[in-house]
Amino acid sequence: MDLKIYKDKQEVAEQFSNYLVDQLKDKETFHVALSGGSTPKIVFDVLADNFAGKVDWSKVHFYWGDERCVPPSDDESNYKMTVEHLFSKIDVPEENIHRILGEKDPANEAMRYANLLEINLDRIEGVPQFDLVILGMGDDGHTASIFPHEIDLWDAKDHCVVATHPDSGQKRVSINGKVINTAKEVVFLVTGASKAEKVEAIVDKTEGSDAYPASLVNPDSGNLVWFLDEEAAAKLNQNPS
Ligand SMILES: O=C(O)[C@H](O)[C@@H](O)[C@H](O)[C@H](O)COP(=O)(O)O
Repeated sequence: MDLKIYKDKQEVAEQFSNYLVDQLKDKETFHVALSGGSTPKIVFDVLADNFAGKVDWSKVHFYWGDERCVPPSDDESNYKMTVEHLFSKIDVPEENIHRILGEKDPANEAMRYANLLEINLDRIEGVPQFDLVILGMGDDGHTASIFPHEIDLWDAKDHCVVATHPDSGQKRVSINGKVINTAKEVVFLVTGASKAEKVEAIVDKTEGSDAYPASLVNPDSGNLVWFLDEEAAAKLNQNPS
């Protein structure tokens, strides 16, 4: 596990954007699973502002680790957020954008998306392999849309699952833990003081931390990198400040 700690959310977004663009340089195609959340939003802004014309976006295929079961025009849609902050500002072929259809029946859509991943990506022991999975972490320790009250979905036999938000009851389609841990690389983007307690529990492996789905992220053979801001890293033992 590699921990990278930066001053604030903006610096996390800038550093991660540079990191991503660097990785794209020597690749012919690159399959990335995006995340919703507030930090990716800034990452998309930075990518659009700094790298719109500087990257061959046609070699990048975009997927999502999770999506809310709402139409693509809904403000809750992760796809909509990405269109507004990134796709509308870069030159990426429509056929490279593989969205989860939040407007469809969740169970059918989870099956369709799992099938699409199985067809489009290389597979390791049958599990689709992303080049990179970008994850956020909720204040409750959830990641993608695997929440603590449904932690069993992590090991679900289907590569995509239907999850339910614990408070709103909103349905979501999410990749499962096997797909996350089969990726060549997994990056957490976690910022803000409200995350500090869970970050400390997970990184320092404190007792009971295995109840948080984010603690189960442990790529089989790939890299795991945490991009944190100082607030999110404030309680870490490793953190000198
Ligand atoms: O669609 C979602 O809700 C996300 O994929 C979710 O897992 C998110 O990444 C975290 O809730 C962190 O969100 P923030 O970046 O806003 O803290």
